[in-house]
Amino acid sequence: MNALPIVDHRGPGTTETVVLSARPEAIRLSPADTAVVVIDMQNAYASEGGYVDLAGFDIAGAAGVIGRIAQVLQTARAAGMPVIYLQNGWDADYIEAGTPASPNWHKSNALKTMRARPELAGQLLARGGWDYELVDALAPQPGDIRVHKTRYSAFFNTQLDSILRARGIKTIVFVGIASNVCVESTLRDGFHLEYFGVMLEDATHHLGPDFIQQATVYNVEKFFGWVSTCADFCGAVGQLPTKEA
Ligand SMILES: NC(=O)N/C=C\C(=O)O
Repeated sequence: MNALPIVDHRGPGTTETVVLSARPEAIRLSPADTAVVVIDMQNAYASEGGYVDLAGFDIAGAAGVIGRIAQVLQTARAAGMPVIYLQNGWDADYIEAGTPASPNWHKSNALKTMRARPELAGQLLARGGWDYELVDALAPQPGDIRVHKTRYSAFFNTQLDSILRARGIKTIVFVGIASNVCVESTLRDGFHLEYFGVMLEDATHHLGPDFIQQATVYNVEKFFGWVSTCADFCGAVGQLPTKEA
């Protein structure tokens, strides 16, 4: 019987590796060239009273995702994997959000919600405000990196690519919200920049009907990367020697 295929993209000399069970194939990971990217775990996307809650999306799944991401980050940090947080939003005057000449002005549900409810003006996704802040349970730890972004893809007009390249990162493990918007946009852009993207499906949550999560999982598995789970990630990466903080 043939052994299950394993995607092994590391160069010679990478010593510490583990095999992560994933679909459509298992994938070999090393803390030397793998980072965990946390997409937009801000009050806006994961807390009651935050932007997506106020805009009418169901955020019931966000609480479980926060707990699972916390376990993933603890495991990654112990193994010496960089943890990079993205935060989505704009300056307090919304200059970065764009004018009506930008599709973002028309498509951003945060901007639309504030236009429909002027009492919320200045509150949603504005740097310096509660909505923009990361949820308390996922507060960055010393050594973690924070990157601001103004559009859905974390690679667009940010330092993310150079931060990753400077650390020799080839594989990105994705967690965060929303699977079908900023997670998928970033994973897709990463694919085109030659990064291997792994999405931990139970550490992500979607905006919209449940079928949209399935669609993202299908897209990632079939076209853009690999899909795994928090338990498999923690089980595999947890076997690596613990690094000093
Ligand atoms: N973080 C996200 O996936 N954001 C999705 C929509 C938005 O920011 O309006």
